[in-house]
Amino acid sequence: MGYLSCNAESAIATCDPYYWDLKKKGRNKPNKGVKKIREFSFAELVAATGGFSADSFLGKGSHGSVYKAVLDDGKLVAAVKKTKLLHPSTTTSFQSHRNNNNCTSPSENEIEILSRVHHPRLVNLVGFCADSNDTKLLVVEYMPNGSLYDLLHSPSRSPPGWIRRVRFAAQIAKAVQALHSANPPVIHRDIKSSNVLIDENRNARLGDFGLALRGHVEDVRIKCTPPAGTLGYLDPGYLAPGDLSAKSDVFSFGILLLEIISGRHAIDINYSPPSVVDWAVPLIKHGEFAEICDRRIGSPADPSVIRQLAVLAARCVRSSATKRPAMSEVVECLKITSKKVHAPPIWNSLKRRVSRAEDSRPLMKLEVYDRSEEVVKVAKLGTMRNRRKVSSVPGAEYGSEAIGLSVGDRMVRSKSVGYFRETKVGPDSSFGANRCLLGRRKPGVAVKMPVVRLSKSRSMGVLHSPRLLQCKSRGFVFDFGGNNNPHSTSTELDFSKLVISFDDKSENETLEKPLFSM
Ligand SMILES: Nc1ncnc2c1ncn2[C@@H]1O[C@H](COP(=O)(O)OP(=O)(O)OP(=O)(O)O)[C@@H](O)[C@H]1O
Repeated sequence: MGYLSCNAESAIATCDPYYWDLKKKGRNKPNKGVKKIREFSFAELVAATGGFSADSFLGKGSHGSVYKAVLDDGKLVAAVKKTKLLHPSTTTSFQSHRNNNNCTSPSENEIEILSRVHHPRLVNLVGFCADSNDTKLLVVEYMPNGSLYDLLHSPSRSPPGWIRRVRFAAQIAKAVQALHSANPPVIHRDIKSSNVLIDENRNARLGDFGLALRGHVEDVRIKCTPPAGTLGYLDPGYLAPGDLSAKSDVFSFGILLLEIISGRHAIDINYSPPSVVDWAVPLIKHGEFAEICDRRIGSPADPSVIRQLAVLAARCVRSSATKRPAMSEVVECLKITSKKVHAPPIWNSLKRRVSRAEDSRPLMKLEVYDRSEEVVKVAKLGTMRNRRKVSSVPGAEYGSEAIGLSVGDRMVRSKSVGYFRETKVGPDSSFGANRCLLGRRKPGVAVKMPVVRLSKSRSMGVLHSPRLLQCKSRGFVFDFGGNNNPHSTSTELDFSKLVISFDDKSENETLEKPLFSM
């Protein structure tokens, strides 16, 4: 790589032949997915980081420091990685061979790799600075929500729930798959939780390509690059350059998956054995899946979720590289797990959430609104302290405090919310838009009871209700997105359109995808 001594255009040409080809052909707009790599001046980056001030300091890694940079009059926020340049004269033989025979520093390597691959699950390259003397400045996308390592291990944060954990695992798997399926493939070699950063939409992105290698395993430069990685995540079979394959990344991903499941570090002397593999794999082999779950959150509601995750992780960390799955298979497995974790028995999920939020308080209230948005019914649904299912709570608890049910008003407790039917009675009950609000009761709300019946469903598939059913609690929004026909008395609402979002930002488990596919 010789881009440091070149002008911007030739730098891009060196870094990204595809982009250069497009330029030569006179196409101004490169294809979608090919991002133009910008060249920044040193002065520009000094100004954008307040002179690499302490205020803009984001963190320090083994290769240098990272700063937040505000560029383009505030339109672009990026992260600048500042690395001391390793001059060939001062480079040790290990360093000169660290990534490949031509690159002398991890940031050069990172530019070389990232200028060729772009993916929404990667921390992508924005640009670089070529005119600094002894430092290399790399400009990458800014990730405002820290790293997965922080999320999993910081005692001051509430640990992520299973939905988020599975989503992160699936996103990282996709990122690694994208690297492995590039042509030529990219092997990351440093997959670990501190290299997974969380973007503004709370999605996981894989970053830090300082050790990555691009090429086919039989390429000379890969064959001549000494093994590298992070202790605890490093494939034990990767002892010599010739041992490297994409399956080394699969091993590191397996360690990361075990870390995500258990919330413990890859190597932790507080456990016996300290290695997460030696600790978890025997438990997985004996089917003791609950034992490896992060104790702070317990097992997932659906036991098949932890079974699938654990078995997948155990397969990824097999000592024989050839027996490990390819990343494409890992992605497929995690897709299936994602669907399962998104569709737990709905009350179980609800119970866990509300019990966390409300703990020993009276749990929730059901409010039904009429077309004029007036509350026409408020029903208290009992407490979660005893962790009983809604179905098992005696009916008396509904009205004991919050409402007085009049004769003719019926509120039949359901064993699940899979089926929700409203029966229309009297002129007041032709609702235009009904909502169920699960939350704390507003004082002084006048309640008038329509007939609402919750009855047990055989499946979670269909919800009978008026046009729109939206359940809110402190922490929940259920939106079934039904039609809004005021003349319809019974509308089938599709659970495939059900979106549950949790207002609690610390948990932030907004389900972006439909819960159930029908
Ligand atoms: N794109 C980014 N956006 C926001 N913060 C970042 C970004 N890249 C890195 N950081 C922060 O800077 C810190 C240092 O990152 P860096 O990638 O240099 O090292 P690391 O991955 O923590 O360690 P190592 O270099 O040993 O792998 C990290 O803790 C991370 O929180």
